[in-house]
Amino acid sequence: MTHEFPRMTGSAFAPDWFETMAVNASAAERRAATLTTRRTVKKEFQAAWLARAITCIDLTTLAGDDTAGRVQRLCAKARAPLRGDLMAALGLDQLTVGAVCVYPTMVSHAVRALEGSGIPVASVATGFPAGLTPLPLRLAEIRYAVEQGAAEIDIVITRELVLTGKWQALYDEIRQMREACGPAHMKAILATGDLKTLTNVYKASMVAMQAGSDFIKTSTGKEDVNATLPVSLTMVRALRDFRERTGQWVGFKPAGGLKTAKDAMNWLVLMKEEADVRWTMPDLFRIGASSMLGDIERQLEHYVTGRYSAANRHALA
Ligand SMILES: O=C[C@H](O)COP(=O)(O)O
Repeated sequence: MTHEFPRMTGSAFAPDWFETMAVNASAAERRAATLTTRRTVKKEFQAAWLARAITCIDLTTLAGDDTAGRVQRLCAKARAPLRGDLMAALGLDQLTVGAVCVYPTMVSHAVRALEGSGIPVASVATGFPAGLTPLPLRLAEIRYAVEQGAAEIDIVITRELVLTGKWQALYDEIRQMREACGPAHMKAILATGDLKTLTNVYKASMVAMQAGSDFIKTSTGKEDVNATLPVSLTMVRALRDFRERTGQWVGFKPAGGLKTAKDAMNWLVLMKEEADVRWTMPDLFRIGASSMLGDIERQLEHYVTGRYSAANRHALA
């Protein structure tokens, strides 16, 4: 399927938008800590926010032992992420996840399994997760995934270009990846756990947006440190700054290690408080997660019935 919302165009390379930026790491940590302690979403609205979180999940499997069967089961869950009785009790008649995210050779299985559902298939590409295959191969991999039917491509950036401050080269590389995506939307994974400083995270975010990324994404899920709130706060500030300069709404995708309903709420609060409520909708916000849906379902069951069910009653997603 293709998206009805437009692709971002980015801007010319403009190093003056980020060169002098220095992020104060302890201030970012303090601000991130207040987001999780101040209750900004009232209890009675939490079920609605958790249902919103489901619509923002990029339901993911990125494992070496993925099979067509596993992808088909994941797609069945993507079409019906909540049990029928919970849906009815919550007054919902339709609910699906934001996308299903798989490796390129799994795209065709996911496309077939999701036919008619309107759920886009996202694929990681460009030598995920390290991104250290030659550029022509990385571009060919993007084109392959798009030909297979991926509507969204999650690319990884070359960390060395950030660590050595080669911002123009980073811009040029991401621009080429954007062209290779054709009509597919592009999410740029910064792999923030590899970037050493929040200042680098801010600069890489800005370059990725200038190069025309539709989303910026924190992590592959394979770095030692994946999505954290201070990193996300830094990226969200960059999103806001980019929007002020260009009028473009670039999306945000935290990913890696996010497993609980509490994580979902923390990130939704971050988007609402630091950005805009518009940045809590699936066209601008996704949560990349292979194992969060089960906990959200558990929490919603508790909301509806007052009890927790055993984890073995829930799908492993
Ligand atoms: O892009 C999504 C990530 O790979 C998911 O990471 P996770 O398996 O830690 O949820």
